[in-house]
Amino acid sequence: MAEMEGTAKAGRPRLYSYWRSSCSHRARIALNFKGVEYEYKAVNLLKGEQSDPEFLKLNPMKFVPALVDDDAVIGDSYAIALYLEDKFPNPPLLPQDPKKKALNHQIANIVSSGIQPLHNLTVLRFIDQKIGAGESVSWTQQQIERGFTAIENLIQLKGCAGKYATGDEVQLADVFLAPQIFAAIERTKIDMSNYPTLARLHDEYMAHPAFQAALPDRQPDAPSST
Ligand SMILES: N[C@@H](CCC(=O)N[C@@H](CS)C(=O)NCC(=O)O)C(=O)O
Repeated sequence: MAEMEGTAKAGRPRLYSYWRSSCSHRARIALNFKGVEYEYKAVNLLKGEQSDPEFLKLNPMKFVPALVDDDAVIGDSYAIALYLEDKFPNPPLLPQDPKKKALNHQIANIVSSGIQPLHNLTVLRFIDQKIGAGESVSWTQQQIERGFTAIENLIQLKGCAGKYATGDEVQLADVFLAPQIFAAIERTKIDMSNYPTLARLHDEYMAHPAFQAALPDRQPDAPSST
């Protein structure tokens, strides 16, 4: 891992990220969407760099991402997104309307609390070691399918989708949905025909420049770019 000074160069935040991490992917989308230029610091999860004592000062949970912005150190993608929203209000990620705002938090939370933590690297390693080699694959599929069913139904029930998940503007829900859908398709090979709204949103995300620049294989630590 590259050196880890405590503070980022003034005016330019530093993102600690792993190319394949969906949580890092969220932070990259939020930064790109807000038009914030940032320095990329790779943390190799497969080499265990998230446990480096220096990195623990940035994220005591031993997780990526972490954002260092002057003397602000933020070790969670949700907190990073809200920090960016406060510091760079335009373009907004959260709507003014309380109901729509709550819906954005609900969808983002389903991803960040109800799907991703259940198939985190730590969890998958535990399942493969304690339950059986390869068992983590069907576990991951189940967790994603359960969450996607909930989000697909929720979006349809609320009738809120426009071009993006909660309307015609990119919002917080999209920042969380895009990496989860991308990973589900590319890595877990989820059949998206069961989730027509999410499948359509995926196409929109893949066409949006801020989302394109945040894609895993476009990152400096992606194997294809080294
Ligand atoms: N709630 C945290 C979760 C972060 C997280 O789970 N990061 C994963 C990558 S997506 C990680 O660093 N995993 C490393 C590990 O499990 O050892 C966030 O949203 O930032």
